[in-house]
Amino acid sequence: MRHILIVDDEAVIRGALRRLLEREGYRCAEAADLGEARERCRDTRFDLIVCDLRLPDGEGIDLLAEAGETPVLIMTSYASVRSAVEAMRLGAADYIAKPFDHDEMLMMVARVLRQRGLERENDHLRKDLAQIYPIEGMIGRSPAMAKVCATLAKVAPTDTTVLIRGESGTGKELVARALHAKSPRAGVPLVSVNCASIPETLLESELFGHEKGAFTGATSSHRGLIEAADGGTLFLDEIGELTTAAQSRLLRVLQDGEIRRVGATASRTVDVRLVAATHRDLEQMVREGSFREDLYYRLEVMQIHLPPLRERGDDIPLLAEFHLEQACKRIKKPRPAFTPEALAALQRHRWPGNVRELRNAIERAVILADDAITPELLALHAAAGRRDATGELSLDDYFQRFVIEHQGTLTETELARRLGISRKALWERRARMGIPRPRADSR
Ligand SMILES: Nc1ncnc2c1ncn2[C@@H]1O[C@H](COP(=O)(O)OP(=O)(O)OP(=O)(O)O)[C@@H](O)[C@H]1O
Repeated sequence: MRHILIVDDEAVIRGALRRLLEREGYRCAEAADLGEARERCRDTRFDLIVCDLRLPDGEGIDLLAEAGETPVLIMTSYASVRSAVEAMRLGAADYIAKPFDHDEMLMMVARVLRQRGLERENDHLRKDLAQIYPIEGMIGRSPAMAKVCATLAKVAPTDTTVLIRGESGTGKELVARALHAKSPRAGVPLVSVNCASIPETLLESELFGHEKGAFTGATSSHRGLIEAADGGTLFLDEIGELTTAAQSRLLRVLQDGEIRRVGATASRTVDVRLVAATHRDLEQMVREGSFREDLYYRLEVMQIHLPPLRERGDDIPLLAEFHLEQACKRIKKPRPAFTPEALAALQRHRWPGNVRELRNAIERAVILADDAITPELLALHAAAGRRDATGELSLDDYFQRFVIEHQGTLTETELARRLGISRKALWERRARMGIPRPRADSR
């Protein structure tokens, strides 16, 4: 029961207010002046103090210090509304002019109590969230994710090169952003480059820049992305896709802090912290000779492994709730609930596209849902990857999986390019395999 202290020197007003509030289910205590009020505050923690502005031994606002976190509602006569406004500036929760009618007083009391309750709840939530999820937007309490967070917290403030490994959609970019955000370089931009999205022929000049006349079409000199990250962090996603020539240039940047633009004779100094990511087996690439061993050794010193979602068990419902809330905010829809069957389906699914697949499935379901998210709306069966007897995905399965995972976020041209086929071939294979295309308006 909410406990309210009424402070007024007029016994009639105190009594009337007490009866009014008690009828509404509040518990009340009374004080006739500041001295008595202070005494009561020492013994009891009230939920609200309703206090007259003018009291025989001082002003109601003098009680604010003793009140601490307890909200104070000031009562005042019309003549002194200005002082009441001043009282609010000093920290009173609100004021009400005397004489007030009963409904007005009850509404005001309820509003102040509700507001203070919400503030406390938010404070607790913020504290809880900061304790549970030390990295903003990164959800997960499984032991594997706790390890990721612990490593992240330790390496973020340093300049060490970090290699983030994990399947597609496990959150590698999210970790790269967190590494930057929690580093002393946070004030300088993070330059994020997906090496797989730049055609091989342009890769070197895009990353390292070029001088005028370095190649046909180089009509002016051009600063590369690495120079653009000077003083900040460079995130190279899909580092396994770098050409051997680009790998050599990158090694030089890491070893000597020097960059040479394509076609330049002299080097420039740059200060970048490298965060790289890959889902490829770099060790195998080193053995095959497609990835430089010396570059590999520079990268592997500090690694963060992101586990696939299917190995994070208990994180799935947490992530589902988080992305449900985010999707509703984005789409501006009231939050539907998961049916128990939908939650079970989420737990059972293999998640070949990891958190990205989960996020997309939920967003799609939110768009379609009325008041509940059912397994049908999640449509998870379509994305399940089948494996052959050796546990490897067949090429067709890989194709299907890749298209389903990425078609919501990539353009058709980009999708075809990442698969290494023409748009026409993409269209034909999709039709042959019966993979539905997302509607243009759900992109
Ligand atoms: N732990 C997490 N908590 C909340 N959201 C997450 C988490 N991990 C990933 N996500 C979300 O999943 C999506 C994919 O994450 P991200 O782009 O970081 O993956 P990735 O591993 O870099 O993928 P790719 O290898 O395909 O580039 C993003 O929307 C991201 O916000």
